[in-house]
Amino acid sequence: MKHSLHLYGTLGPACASKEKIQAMFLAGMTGMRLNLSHSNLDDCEDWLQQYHEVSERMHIIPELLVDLQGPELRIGTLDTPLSLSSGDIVFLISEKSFQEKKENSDIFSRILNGKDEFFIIPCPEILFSYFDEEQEVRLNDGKIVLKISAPLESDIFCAEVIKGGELTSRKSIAIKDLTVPLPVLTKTDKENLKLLRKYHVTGVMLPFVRNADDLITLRKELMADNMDYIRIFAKIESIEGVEHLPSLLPFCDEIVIARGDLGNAIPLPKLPAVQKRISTTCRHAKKPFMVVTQMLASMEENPVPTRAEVTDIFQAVLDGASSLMLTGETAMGAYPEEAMKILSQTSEEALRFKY
Ligand SMILES: Nc1ncnc2c1ncn2[C@@H]1O[C@H](COP(=O)(O)OP(=O)(O)O)[C@@H](O)[C@H]1O
Ligand SMILES: C=C(OP(=O)(O)O)C(=O)O
Repeated sequence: MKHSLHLYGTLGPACASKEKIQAMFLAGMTGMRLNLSHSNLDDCEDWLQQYHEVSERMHIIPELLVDLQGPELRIGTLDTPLSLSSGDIVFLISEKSFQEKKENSDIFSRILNGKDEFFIIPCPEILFSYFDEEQEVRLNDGKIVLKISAPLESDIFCAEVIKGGELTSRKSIAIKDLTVPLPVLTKTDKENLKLLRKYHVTGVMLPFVRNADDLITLRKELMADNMDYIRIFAKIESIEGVEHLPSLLPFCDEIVIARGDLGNAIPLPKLPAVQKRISTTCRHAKKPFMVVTQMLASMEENPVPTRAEVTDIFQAVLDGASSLMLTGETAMGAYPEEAMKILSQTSEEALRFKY
């Protein structure tokens, strides 16, 4: 009996060339994911054309997954990356009034007490009804943490950096322990869904799935355009998603254990147990599942993985994962081909050990 795995890379600036895509296919990649939180399908026409050209030349029928925006909040576009350090002052401004207010230094000087360095982050408007003093705000899957210190105006809040880091455009933003109610699909998601056939998309990933209705809404949208052949991947990345897992299984083709945001929703030491529990539920229900995020995070900067990373890949395969996916390692890392090679070789070893 042949056991095989689906191995995905994320398409991004670091691997968007014919040579890199070919090298990743040769390394064992079976498909790619495009994260539509960073660009639209039409913006990536050239990348996708290259992807399909390479796969055709290599006689590969490639999978192409798109990851929708869904009910996930992200910051807006920054002019330049921000280098945030503990103690820095940050102003969170509604995306709608960002252009107008960012130039008005009088607004900010009220709170700066002579300090002249501060940062401005454009945020989704809806968050301003939820922001409150003392709240913890997590950016980029919790890599950066802010604490809200004071409201300035209804659409401007001041915050202090608690945990610093480099912040670039369109990273995730979440308020600790607070769920903001959002529609399943954004307007942009609906526009992108209309283009799936044009770009030969084979699967759609829905972020932050909360209940079966979210999946039913997506399926109806696909069926309305005669695209019910497209596979639905349900990303589990919130406590609500974990709690509703059994009821989601009939309405999706594959479960995704999205450890980036899931690791934001629960204390990190509890993440491995939650991953194991989701894997077990899927295995018992014979539902394919994917493990994703930080599988080889150190390879964004280094050509060699850590021992812990290869062990994590190996364990995911032993647990029965049907798919593994790289994210930043291939989208923006320095070693996309090498990372795909390690993912493929380590998972092969795990399959050999298992069977
Ligand atoms: N389509 C894209 N266009 C530009 N940059 C991208 C794209 N996809 C990914 N990236 C970059 O690679 C990073 C890692 O990708 P991914 O894990 O999909 O994003 P995120 O963690 O923001 O959800 C992103 O934060 C972004 O900086
Ligand atoms: C893959 C994930 O989603 P995103 O890239 O949107 O953070 C994740 O949260 O693990």
